[in-house]
Amino acid sequence: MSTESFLKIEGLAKRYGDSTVFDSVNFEIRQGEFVCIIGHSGCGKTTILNVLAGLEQASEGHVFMDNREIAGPSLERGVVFQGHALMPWLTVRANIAFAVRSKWPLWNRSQVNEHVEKYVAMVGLSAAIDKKPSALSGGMKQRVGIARAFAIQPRMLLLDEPFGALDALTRGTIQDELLRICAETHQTVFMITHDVDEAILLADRILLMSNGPQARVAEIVKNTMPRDRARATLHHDPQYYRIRNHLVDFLVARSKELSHGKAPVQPPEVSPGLQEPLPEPPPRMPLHRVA
Ligand SMILES: Nc1ncnc2c1ncn2[C@@H]1O[C@H](COP(=O)(O)OP(=O)(O)OP(=O)(O)O)[C@@H](O)[C@H]1O
Repeated sequence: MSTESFLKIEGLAKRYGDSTVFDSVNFEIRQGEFVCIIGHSGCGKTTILNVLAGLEQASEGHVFMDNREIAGPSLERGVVFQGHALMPWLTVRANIAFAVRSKWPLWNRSQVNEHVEKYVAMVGLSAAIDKKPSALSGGMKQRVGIARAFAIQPRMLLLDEPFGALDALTRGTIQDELLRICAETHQTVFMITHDVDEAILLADRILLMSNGPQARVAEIVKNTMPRDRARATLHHDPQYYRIRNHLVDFLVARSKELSHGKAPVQPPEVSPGLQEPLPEPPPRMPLHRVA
């Protein structure tokens, strides 16, 4: 992962009339980094993602990708929504081919096909490639959405709670797949989630948003656990509980205390996983009568 910032978000704000959903949102994402954002419902996470995608305008502030300001949607950024947004009248192959042809309009049919098949195989759906979305389960549709986003080889992948509607088992399998694909492709990812365990498994850094009105990115939590972590063994690492407690404490108490613009404008970066555990209390000494 590079140490240079690839995506830079400066002073982002969104207002509707007199009400300010968020303001002074500042953060950066490095190339190859996986960043999750967590915060209570309504603080503005989807709005921020839509601004990064170029689908929505902020009231204030700027977003730069590689030092160029983002002004509208682009195939440089792939988006996966919770509702997978597939075209129901097209097969899996045709859904993905549509996106591939938009990115490489000069490719011939066999080039497109070969590329589509590679990405469908990557998410384990080769057997369903000629089926329509109506014949697929929710988890399979979400995989098609992921394959489609990866197939255009975006420089930045934006995921809006992509696993929110899935059962725990399917969710776990697709999380593992995403982890593997990101490790292979060094994809830069910005993902919204409500699930602290998902954030700890996937993210290199976790952005914590305070509540609205005037929500902000209040703090950035560094995930100091080894990057080759796996879902099945995550909880054996003592760092996991320290990070998890930190995230839950923020969501339960601090996110509310920091609403109304009380969060710092420049979020501090913290590493709760490396915090020394509190020392053991001294053993209780038996009481002796002095005199
Ligand atoms: N047209 C509008 N007029 C007024 N307020 C709006 C409008 N559109 C969105 N909002 C407000 O903007 C806020 C941010 O919405 P957004 O969907 O970005 O939040 P979120 O953090 O992604 O929420 P969730 O976790 O529930 O998806 C919400 O509080 C919503 O009420």
